[in-house]
Amino acid sequence: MVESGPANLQYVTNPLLNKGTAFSLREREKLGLMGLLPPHIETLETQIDRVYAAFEREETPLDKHVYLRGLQDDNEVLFYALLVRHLSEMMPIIYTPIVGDACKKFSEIYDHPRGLIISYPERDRIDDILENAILPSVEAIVVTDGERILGLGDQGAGGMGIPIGKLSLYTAAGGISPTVTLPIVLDVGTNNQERLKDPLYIGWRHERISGDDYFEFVDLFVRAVKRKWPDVLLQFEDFAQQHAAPLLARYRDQLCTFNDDIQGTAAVTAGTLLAASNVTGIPLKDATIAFLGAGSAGVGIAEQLVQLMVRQGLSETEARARIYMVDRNGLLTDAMSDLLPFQKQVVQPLTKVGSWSDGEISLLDVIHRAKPNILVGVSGQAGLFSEEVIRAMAANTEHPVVLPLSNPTSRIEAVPADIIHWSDGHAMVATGSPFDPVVYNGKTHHVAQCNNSYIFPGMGLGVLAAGARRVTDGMFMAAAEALATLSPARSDRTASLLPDVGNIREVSKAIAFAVGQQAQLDGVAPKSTKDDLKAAINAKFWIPQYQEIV
Ligand SMILES: NC(=O)c1ccc[n+]([C@@H]2O[C@H](COP(=O)([O-])OP(=O)(O)OC[C@H]3O[C@@H](n4cnc5c(N)ncnc54)[C@H](O)[C@@H]3O)[C@@H](O)[C@H]2O)c1
Ligand SMILES: O=C(O)C[C@H](O)C(=O)O
Ligand SMILES: [Mg+2]
Repeated sequence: MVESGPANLQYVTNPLLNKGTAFSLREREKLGLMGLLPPHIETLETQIDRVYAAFEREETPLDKHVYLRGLQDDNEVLFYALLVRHLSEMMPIIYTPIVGDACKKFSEIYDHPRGLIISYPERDRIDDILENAILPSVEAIVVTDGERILGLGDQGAGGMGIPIGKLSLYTAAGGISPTVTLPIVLDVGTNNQERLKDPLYIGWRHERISGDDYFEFVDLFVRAVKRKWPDVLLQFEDFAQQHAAPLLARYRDQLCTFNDDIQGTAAVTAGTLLAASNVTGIPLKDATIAFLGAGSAGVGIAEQLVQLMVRQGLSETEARARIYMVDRNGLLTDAMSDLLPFQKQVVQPLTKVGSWSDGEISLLDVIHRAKPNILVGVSGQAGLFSEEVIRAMAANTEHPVVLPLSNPTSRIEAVPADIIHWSDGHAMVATGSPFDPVVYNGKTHHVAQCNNSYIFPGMGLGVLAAGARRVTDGMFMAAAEALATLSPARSDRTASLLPDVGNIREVSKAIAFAVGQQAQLDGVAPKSTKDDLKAAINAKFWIPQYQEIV
């Protein structure tokens, strides 16, 4: 991020130092900036007005994304000040869904280095590469290997858009200073032929490495990270399902790490469903839940719901009996021989469900026979919550709760307007990507964005402020429960199940507090009083404003 040249230049080329027209006269004189900047000295407020007008002039959402990313690479305080001021409007641009387009077109729109790209051929030099991260210290890393970018599949090195977007929310929503956040791509090749054929593709032009070579490479990376930043928080993001769960199992006791698609998604969904059960009056232990998609997200959510039902009094067996996971080959049963290890706990006994169909048991079979009142979509496939599925569900329950969580918008299982129409206005809906409210029969239904963005910024803040050494399941449960208590929905089924995105900074602080307390209870963070924990969170919470440099 710092460019070479005379020392004074860094103040206008390093986005962590640059203040542009807001450098004071004294700073301009001391830092050697006279003449480099126009004479009129501006406030951050005036600068925000200018960049907001420029943002508005950009025509397409991707153009707006490119503009904001450019601003981020130019002046981070200004970027975050703008973002915080217009969070609801800009979150969909820097994050889901538009970040999906940005990943697909990453090579085309590539402009500036940000973060680290660690390519497989450079595997013997990872320590040197980490030294090149030009940040005073690194406290939070988001890493991807680009293989399962949202529901868009393998984007190779273009997956870098995701760690950048996630870390932008660490700062804008979680108050973590951009001076300590580092996005990383592990570039192990790509099997995306379009990318490989693209003369502009920025990644390693090679098919993905796999098997032992893959796991050894990730191991080299994690060991290097532990050497360089032993206390860092390492978030794994958008890994394919054959890697996500094994990597989490391997590293969760070695360093402070979590997998956002498994654990963050589970917590936001558990929080949303706890909020929904306050409205429906049906406690989770009495719910029946069907999933479409038994991958990282689906099974992660299912396992957290099992834990929640057990807390509400069920045995684990009773809880598991209430969960139906439908994947490509139909309902997961104990007779299936090709399941991945992490899927084997979320099966139904064939003795119970075998008579439901002559062949594979479809989602519709499950809806007819199990009569779920909750339906979760994490398949990455558009349109699979058909009218027939939603009508069948609504026929069996007065209070259908439908969560089509696949991202980006193009991959959603059904759009909220359709679900609300097909259920005659009865369904409560929350989606992974943002949606406008739906008006049906004169009533406005607000659609919560059930996205792990409600969890990971607060998790990060809580971990760093509390000094946690590990991330426990209990901390995700605490995050889910804290989120549910902030839900604006009480008895009104048309209210949003989650707080407004515009309030996400306060949500993150509340989650950080719950997470920090739980970390202490779980023995992974030093004990402190509640007041001290609150004070630590507030002290950690970075506000985008200029500091006097001289
Ligand atoms: N809202 C959120 O916060 C959030 C969080 C994580 C993931 N997601 C979304 O969920 C989706 C899945 O993510 P993941 O990490 O679980 O991916 P994954 O690849 O691990 O799992 C997807 C699963 O869906 C299954 N599937 C594919 N086609 C299917 C079909 N026709 N019928 C039934 N199942 C089918 C696959 O076999 C796979 O098991 C993605 O679109 C992702 O964007 C959303
Ligand atoms: O990135 C998101 O919007 C949520 C989630 O992590 C996903 O992979 O879809
Ligand atoms: Mg993800």
